[in-house]
Amino acid sequence: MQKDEKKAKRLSKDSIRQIFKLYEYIRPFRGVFALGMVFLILSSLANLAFPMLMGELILPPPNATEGEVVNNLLPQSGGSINIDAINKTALQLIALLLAQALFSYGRVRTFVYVTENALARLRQVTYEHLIKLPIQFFNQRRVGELNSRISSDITQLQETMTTTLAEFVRQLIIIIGGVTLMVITSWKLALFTLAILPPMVLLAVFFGRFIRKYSKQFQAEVAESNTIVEESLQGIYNVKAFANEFLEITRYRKKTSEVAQTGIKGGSYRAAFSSFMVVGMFGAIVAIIWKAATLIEQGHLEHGDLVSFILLAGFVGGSIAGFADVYARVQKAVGATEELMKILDEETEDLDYHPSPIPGFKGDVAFINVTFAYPTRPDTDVVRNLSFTANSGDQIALVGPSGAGKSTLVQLIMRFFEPSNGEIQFDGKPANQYNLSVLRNHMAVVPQDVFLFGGTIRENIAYGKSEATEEEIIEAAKKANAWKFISEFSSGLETIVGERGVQLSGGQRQRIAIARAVLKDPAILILDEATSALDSESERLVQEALDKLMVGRTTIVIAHRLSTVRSADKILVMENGQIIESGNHYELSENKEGLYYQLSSMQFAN
Ligand SMILES: Nc1ncnc2c1ncn2[C@@H]1O[C@H](COP(=O)(O)OP(=O)(O)OP(=O)(O)O)[C@@H](O)[C@H]1O
Repeated sequence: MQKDEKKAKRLSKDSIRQIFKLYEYIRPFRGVFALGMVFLILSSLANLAFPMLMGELILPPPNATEGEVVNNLLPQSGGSINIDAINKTALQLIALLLAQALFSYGRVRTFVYVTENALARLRQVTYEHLIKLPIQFFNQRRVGELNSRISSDITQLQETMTTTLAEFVRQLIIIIGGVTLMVITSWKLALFTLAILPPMVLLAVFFGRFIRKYSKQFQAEVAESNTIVEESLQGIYNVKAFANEFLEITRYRKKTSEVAQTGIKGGSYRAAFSSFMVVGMFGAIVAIIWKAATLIEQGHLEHGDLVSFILLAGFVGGSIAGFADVYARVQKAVGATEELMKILDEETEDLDYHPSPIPGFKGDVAFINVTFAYPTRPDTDVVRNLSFTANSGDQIALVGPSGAGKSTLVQLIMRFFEPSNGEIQFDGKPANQYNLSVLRNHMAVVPQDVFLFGGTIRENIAYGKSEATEEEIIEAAKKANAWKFISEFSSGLETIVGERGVQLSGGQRQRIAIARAVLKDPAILILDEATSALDSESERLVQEALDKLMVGRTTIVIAHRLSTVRSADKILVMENGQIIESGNHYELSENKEGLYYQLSSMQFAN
């Protein structure tokens, strides 16, 4: 029991901490937010004045003449109606409604203003944070899931901040203010009413918690089903090539049915809850009226007050019923906030917004006894005690069987990961003494699977240097042997490449990636040669462009082609995360027992 209490306390403390973190985003607009709160409080108070005035309008106090004993009863029982009082009350009510309309307008306007601004900032901060996270983070998460964090979780907060929060405060004011007015009107009846209300509040809280569990599960399942759509559409070529449409359909069907089941279960609990509240509420009103009737009969309560009291009790009861719903929604928002905050709590890479190039950076690379295991598989060393040097201008070819660790080594050079042991140096200085953005700005990668963004050819080439001029872009395209095909397109540089570059051939995509690298003019060039065969003309154009690009830079090539390997200054033959042979093509070919000899006679044989 004690343990449970402790847990509940910690949970709520945590939730409050999360909400306070969100407040950071509202803070710049706190003036407007405070104004909104004032509007909200005023409109809630106006709401409370309504039943009081209505009571007076329906049953006005009788016209009292001097000396007459006023017994505030219905007109039939002796009193006469004070028409002036009625008119006055009616006018007050109209003024009250107008004021309330004004306050509500002000509240919605100000809250929407604050929310939209705060959420835009939250979206920006989340995305900025996300994109700066290390590769390791993305290896463990799916893109669809992250996407839904930014879209659905933030939308959830939007609803909370614009409507739920306002309702929460309004209901709170109505409950507190209403109860106070009830006590003032008739403390006996109020006491009786309060004996009925607290159990209902407790039940509401209990139910709210229970429903929260389902909301969380529901959200998680919706995110999973979105992931299926996103991944299968992104990988549509694979889906079709493997004729797996029906497999995906089944997967999606299963997931969405689960979502529906969870939704229905959660919905039925909510329905049961609402029904329960309705019975509780009307039951309470019947009990209160019964009690009031007895109080009137005993002369402790007047008719006019009864109307106000019943209306107040109705308002308070309604607010309590709605409170649980609001509570569940607040909990849902807290869930969404927790997920977002988890991302914001992840440590980002040390990046620089305006990295200034290191003057005279040569691009010497050295690995000194480097050992590395992926954080997801800490027990398996993928690179083991590996050392080599590549001096400025060297062409280093990495060869070795699949899984030997070639890509991993390249990722270590890019500092996507840090070695578990040993040191990587650039220009004789430990890698971690450089700012990551600065260092990566001196490198360029031409990957095996070229990724192009959905925009124009110009945008894709300029990705290597965003401030490049038209001349520079054309020059780079020419050096990459890409200008000819680009200028043959009717829209030239403005040609749209289609999502992920689908409207271009493999060889064309590669040459655009080369143009990008040319524009970046890196000291260190990393090439992952395409394994997929290009036709010989395309291959020649790509190779020629690469040969030109490599001149004067430290080049590390994951080599699949004989021509690259032959011309390399140094070949590192890798196996099981180690360099087992190194030397140039002729030196290594001498060793007829060696892995290189075997590989080159098999793999590189024409
Ligand atoms: N993100 C990762 N997390 C955990 N292990 C990984 C990860 N990437 C690769 N590995 C493992 O590291 C080892 C080396 O992989 P790597 O991709 O570096 O080999 P490679 O020589 O480039 O192979 P290939 O020629 O097939 O591309 C493999 O056993 C692989 O399963």
